[in-house]
Amino acid sequence: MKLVLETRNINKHFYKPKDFHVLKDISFGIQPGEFTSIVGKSGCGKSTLLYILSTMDTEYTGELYLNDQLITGKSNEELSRIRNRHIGFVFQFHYLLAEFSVLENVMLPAKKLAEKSLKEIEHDAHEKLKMLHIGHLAQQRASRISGGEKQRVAIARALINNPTILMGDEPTGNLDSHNSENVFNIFKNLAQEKGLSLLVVTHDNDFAKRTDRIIEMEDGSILK
Ligand SMILES: Nc1ncnc2c1ncn2[C@@H]1O[C@H](COP(=O)(O)OP(=O)(O)OP(=O)(O)O)[C@@H](O)[C@H]1O
Repeated sequence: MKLVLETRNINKHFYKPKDFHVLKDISFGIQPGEFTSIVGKSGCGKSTLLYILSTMDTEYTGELYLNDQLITGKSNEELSRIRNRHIGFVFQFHYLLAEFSVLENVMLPAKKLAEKSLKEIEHDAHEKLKMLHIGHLAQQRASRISGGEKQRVAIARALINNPTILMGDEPTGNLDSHNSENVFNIFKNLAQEKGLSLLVVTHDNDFAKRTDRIIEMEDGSILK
């Protein structure tokens, strides 16, 4: 089956304050519709890896492919476009623009991509909000909604360009158990119903245990 994301022998060093081999021969593939979690002790290299997979860090050796396309070696301009087009990202903190409405926040990545008219983008944004059961919040200011709602808006924003993969760095790290459960169910549903691939770094074992696959890291390597 065609892989959505693939890494081949990714290695990374930090050279300051001294040489530190932080990622060691990382090779794995993600299939369409697969919901994967990355776990491991603090400092094992999870965030460093995710930063590379999301194309934001280009300082590594080895190869990264997205939809069979070699990403490694592309210019920053190309990477920015590929990222916006194919990768959705949800962080521990939502990073919404507080003074903008929920709807405007969700529309932003699509405006940046500029492949659709404003009217279409607005329509798509309403659809995503409805899908996440927060359609009624569209005109609210982002600063005026609860933490759980903000994270759902952040998910809607990550989905606006219909990415092939959604990546999360501790997306439930700042949420209570009820809202964490909500986010887990949204992700599970996106994988099962929409065939979206999800790759989530998490410290939450209950969350990880229920994903399709766990990638466990230790000292910069994947445990077999
Ligand atoms: N810019 C940097 N320069 C040098 N070392 C770094 C740098 N960034 C991270 N490190 C080190 O690389 C290692 C891996 O860090 P990383 O943040 O990827 O771990 P992690 O598994 O995501 O940890 P956590 O679960 O605590 O977020 C750690 O030992 C960290 O101190």
